[in-house]
Amino acid sequence: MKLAIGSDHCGYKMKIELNELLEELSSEITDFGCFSTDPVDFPDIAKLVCCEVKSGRKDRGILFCGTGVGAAIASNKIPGIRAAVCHDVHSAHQAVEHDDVNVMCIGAQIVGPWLAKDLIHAFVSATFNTEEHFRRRVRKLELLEKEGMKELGD
Ligand SMILES: O=C(CO)[C@H](O)[C@H](O)[C@H](O)COP(=O)(O)O
Repeated sequence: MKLAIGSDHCGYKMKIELNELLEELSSEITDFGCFSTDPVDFPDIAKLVCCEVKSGRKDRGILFCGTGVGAAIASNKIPGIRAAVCHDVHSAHQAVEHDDVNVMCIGAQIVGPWLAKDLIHAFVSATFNTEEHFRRRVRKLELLEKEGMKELGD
């Protein structure tokens, strides 16, 4: 699996700590920053990672920030990206299986490295379940992306 990874300053140390596992699980991996604990803004990194996934150059993305929340909010602004904060193993694989999540966000201030490793394993190993009801729901997510506000008159 081709992976795009990134972090802000709060997620930097965890990303580096998990580098060996990420390299092992990935056929091709690119780190889109940051590259130190100097403060950066998570939307800038999320944009780089998500553009790589959206373009198809990478299969999935993994982002680390303090809580995972900011990275997920930023990622979900990008059409074609379905991002989720995953802090339990069940969500990490079901997010892919049922919701075709393509970017997982981990909060380095919330989970430890051992759980983070399990989350990454679960996320990377999972595949989308193509049963019709799951595909229908993902199509509806895509519709929301395109037309979500129209019925509200915006
Ligand atoms: O979790 C985050 C956003 O959801 C960030 O990684 C930071 O933890 C948070 O925004 C705090 O930022 P600071 O620049 O370290 O004060």
